[in-house]
Amino acid sequence: MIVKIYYTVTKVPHLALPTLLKCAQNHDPVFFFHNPDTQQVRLAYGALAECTFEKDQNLFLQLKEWYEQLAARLVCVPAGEKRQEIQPEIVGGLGFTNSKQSADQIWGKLRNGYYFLPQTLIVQGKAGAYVVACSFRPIELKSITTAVRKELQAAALSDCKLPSMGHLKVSATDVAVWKRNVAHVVAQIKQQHLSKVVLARYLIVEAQTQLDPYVTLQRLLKTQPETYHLLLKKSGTAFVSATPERFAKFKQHEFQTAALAGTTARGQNTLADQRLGQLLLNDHKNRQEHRFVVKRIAALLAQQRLKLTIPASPQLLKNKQVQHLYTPIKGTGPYQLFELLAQLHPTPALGGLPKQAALQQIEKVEQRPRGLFGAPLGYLDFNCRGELVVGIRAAVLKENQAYLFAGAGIVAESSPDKEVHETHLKFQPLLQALGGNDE
Ligand SMILES: C=C(O[C@H]1C=CC=C(C(=O)O)[C@@H]1O)C(=O)O
Repeated sequence: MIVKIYYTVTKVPHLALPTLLKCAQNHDPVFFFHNPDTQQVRLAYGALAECTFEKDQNLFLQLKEWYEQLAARLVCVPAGEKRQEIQPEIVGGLGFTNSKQSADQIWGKLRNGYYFLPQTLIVQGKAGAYVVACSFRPIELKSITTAVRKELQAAALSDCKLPSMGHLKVSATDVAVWKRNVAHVVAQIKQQHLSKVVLARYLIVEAQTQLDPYVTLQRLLKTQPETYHLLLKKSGTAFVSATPERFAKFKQHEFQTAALAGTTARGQNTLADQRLGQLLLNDHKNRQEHRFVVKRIAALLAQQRLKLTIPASPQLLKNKQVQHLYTPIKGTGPYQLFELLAQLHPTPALGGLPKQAALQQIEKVEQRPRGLFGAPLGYLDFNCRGELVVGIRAAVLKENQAYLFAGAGIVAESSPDKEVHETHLKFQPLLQALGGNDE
């Protein structure tokens, strides 16, 4: 017998972001997603159903199977009040790669990714704030919504001040070893049929007290206003990201993605900043690194016979510490969502080119599994509308420890010193939000 899942949608008063985060604090699992362009925000908590990616099978296809089974079980209450815009969503993230080992020391149960159908989903945007409550028993929907309203009211009245930051001990994985790895990969690129490999570097941060993902996220909301803000927390492990990179935004007959690759610092003043931006736009190595990504994404979208809109040259996307080469890419027409996502991930902005050879290099050279670093995270409704971002400028927090991740695209012209500097800049958003100063 198929067990039905009932849901109801209720409008609630608009809330400040710190209030929403306060409301999430006593729940598990939790997902938070903020889009800086639309200012739309989602907070989801409590799992009615979970996808834990334990099978040794493509992660996107596992997600698709689970999603399709859920779709067949959803029933709107009251019947006939089905809103097209606001409805249940699945939320979470897929691992960078799949592994038979489903949990590890750093990532806990988030190792291969984790998606859930939330019992409570709050979506707040220009059209207002809504609670989507889900339950196996329609009779419970009213009490879930009432409990959410009460929690939101209590959170609005409580103190949302950020606590001061304690002392942090920051240890980098050996920089000399990482430089040797970059040099090794550059040599491989020159010798083999390999154009680009994105290598990640790690920092370990230790605090004297427990690190709070909600406080970290609130600081990121303040200090990185141009980026997405994301949290996925499950059983004491929290992934936090202030990523500038969209993986995909999609609806029926429209698929938007972007190439983000090629990086330089921000200048100390407007003139210096413009000069650095112009140098980046004209830099051969960075333009090549970027071109690989655009070409590969365009080829994959074209395979699905989508009609493409791609600007001829990249523009600059500026965050607080870095500026990037950025090309928005749009495809229109019918497409197979999960198949396309599976082909796209990881794009050469996080994996490399050719994909399989680059992934083999990454596995050989990097000592730790990437978990959710560089992985797609986001939400998806049951009309195939949703948005996924790439989990970069990110950290995983567990008790008083955090692991920070930063990667850089390595091509034949890369210099180890410059890549160390680039990853150093990419660590700063999370390092500062956690309260650390420098490496
Ligand atoms: C892998 C990361 O950045 C990617 C996104 C933008 C620019 C990149 C670059 O210039 O190498 C990377 O491809 C990271 O921030 O950890």
